Amino acid sequence: MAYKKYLNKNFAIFCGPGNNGGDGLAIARLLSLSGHAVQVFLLNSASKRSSDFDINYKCLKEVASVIIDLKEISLPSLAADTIIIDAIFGTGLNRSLDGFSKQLVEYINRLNNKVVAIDMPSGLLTDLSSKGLTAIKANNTLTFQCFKAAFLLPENEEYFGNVHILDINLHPSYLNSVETTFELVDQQFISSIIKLRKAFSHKGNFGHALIIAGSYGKMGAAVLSTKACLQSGAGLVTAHVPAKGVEIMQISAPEAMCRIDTQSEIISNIDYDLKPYTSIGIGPGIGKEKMTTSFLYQLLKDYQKPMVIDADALNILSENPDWLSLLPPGSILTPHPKEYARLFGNDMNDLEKINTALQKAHDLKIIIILKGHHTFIATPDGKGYFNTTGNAGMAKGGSGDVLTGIITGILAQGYKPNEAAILGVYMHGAAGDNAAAKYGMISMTATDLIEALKTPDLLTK
Ligand SMILES: NC(=O)C1=CN([C@@H]2O[C@H](COP(=O)(O)OP(=O)(O)OC[C@H]3O[C@@H](n4cnc5c(N)ncnc54)[C@H](OP(=O)(O)O)[C@@H]3O)[C@@H](O)[C@H]2O)[C@@H](O)CC1
Ligand SMILES: Nc1ncnc2c1ncn2[C@@H]1O[C@H](COP(=O)(O)OP(=O)(O)O)[C@@H](O)[C@H]1O
Ligand SMILES: [K+]
Repeated sequence: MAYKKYLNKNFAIFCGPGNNGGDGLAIARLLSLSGHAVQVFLLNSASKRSSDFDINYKCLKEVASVIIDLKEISLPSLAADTIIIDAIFGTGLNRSLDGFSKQLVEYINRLNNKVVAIDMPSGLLTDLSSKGLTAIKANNTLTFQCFKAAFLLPENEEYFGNVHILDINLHPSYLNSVETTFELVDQQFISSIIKLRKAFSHKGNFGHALIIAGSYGKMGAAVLSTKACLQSGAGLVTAHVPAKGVEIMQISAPEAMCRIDTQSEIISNIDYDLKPYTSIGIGPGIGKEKMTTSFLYQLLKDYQKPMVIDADALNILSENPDWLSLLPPGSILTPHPKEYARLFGNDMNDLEKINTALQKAHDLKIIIILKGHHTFIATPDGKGYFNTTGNAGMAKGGSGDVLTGIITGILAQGYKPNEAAILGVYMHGAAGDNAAAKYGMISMTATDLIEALKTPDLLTK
């Protein structure tokens, strides 16, 4: 286990007056009993102490430990190899730190000692944004029972370090009774939505996806999304591309059929029946030429089934926000942070972004995928899902095009839009993790993501 390296060290345990402090006192007792040198520092111990704190304080007193009441003037000096345990505040913190507690946290952050936070780094708020606040910068956080949403937000990255979830045996009926807006998408969750391919099935059972993508100089985006779509289980895939892009597409993805635009370099028009297609993905590499923009408007007006909207299709939407109301219900938007800002506004902290996505998903009856580390999926029914797969090796051009192809391919097979979004994001990240394991995060490319989709246990490990 990662924290085995902390055995046989000296510990300085900082405890607040609540239950988090109580946890710190219990840790102090256990470490003392196992022969470690432990110093305990109490903060505000004269104020309202929780009963957990009192019980653990009494137990600790029976074990030989140094317990020091911290006063505002005396911040302790610690040996460089002492491990600091932060049990000052946990989930009960309901406002930003000030006064001595803020000073103490700033002091700990200035030290070079390793810090282990208990449940939450002190100062981090559970349900509110912590942007710009003072909080412990931990190397490791040992959190109880489940991930806290605060650990999934980019703006909190510098605080929690490596997060370890400790099972404290909370009763399943209690856990089930806790209402939560957010779900974590892990392998177990995915296994509840994945459909097995029946032995007697044929290609007609897995739908026909249409990818509308590419322009002169950006055929790569079209190829990446089409190839990813082919590897997401769809029965048939057609790519609608500008005339000049047909050869590129046919050579790169011979399994896909092509529809050829009347324009040579851009997408401008669809003059065939869209009924045979069971899903449409539009946007990668299409640019924002006038004809392409008008075409998107027409498509939004005419087409009634859910679509996957990405890249330039999103940028066109952000320049014509009235068109958002034309999106067919169940459509899936896949913005990266910049595209999201263009669509729904800048200057939001991470929680505001998430809440706005949930609100817009509800109002427009669509799914919004906020891409990033722990991609967030906002659904029309008010629930939000954080993905657990993926890595920084995916932070490269083309990764998003692959995601569009995957989700379009899954949607084509008859999955509900919510499921297609969740499953697609998970698969994409899982492929990213496989690619990173094979090629490393630095050198892996979007093409390697597609290659890595071809892993038998992609969705079961
Ligand atoms: N199932 C569970 O939940 C389990 C929970 N467990 C543990 O309990 C922890 C939660 O404990 P908790 O509720 O006692 O709150 P905690 O984080 O110790 O802090 C509360 C104290 O902080 C104070 N305070 C608040 N803001 C402040 C400020 N800015 N500056 C100064 N003070 C401030 C607040 O004072 P007040 O707001 O009342 O003035 C109160 O005194 C949780 O993280 C985990 O470790 C596990 O042991 C078992 C399972
Ligand atoms: N640090 C990261 N951790 C996990 N996934 C990431 C990370 N960085 C990027 N990704 C994923 O890679 C994809 C990048 O998409 P995007 O920026 O649209 O790429 P492009 O437009 O170049 O195709 C997203 O799905 C995103 O979630
Ligand atoms: K803490």
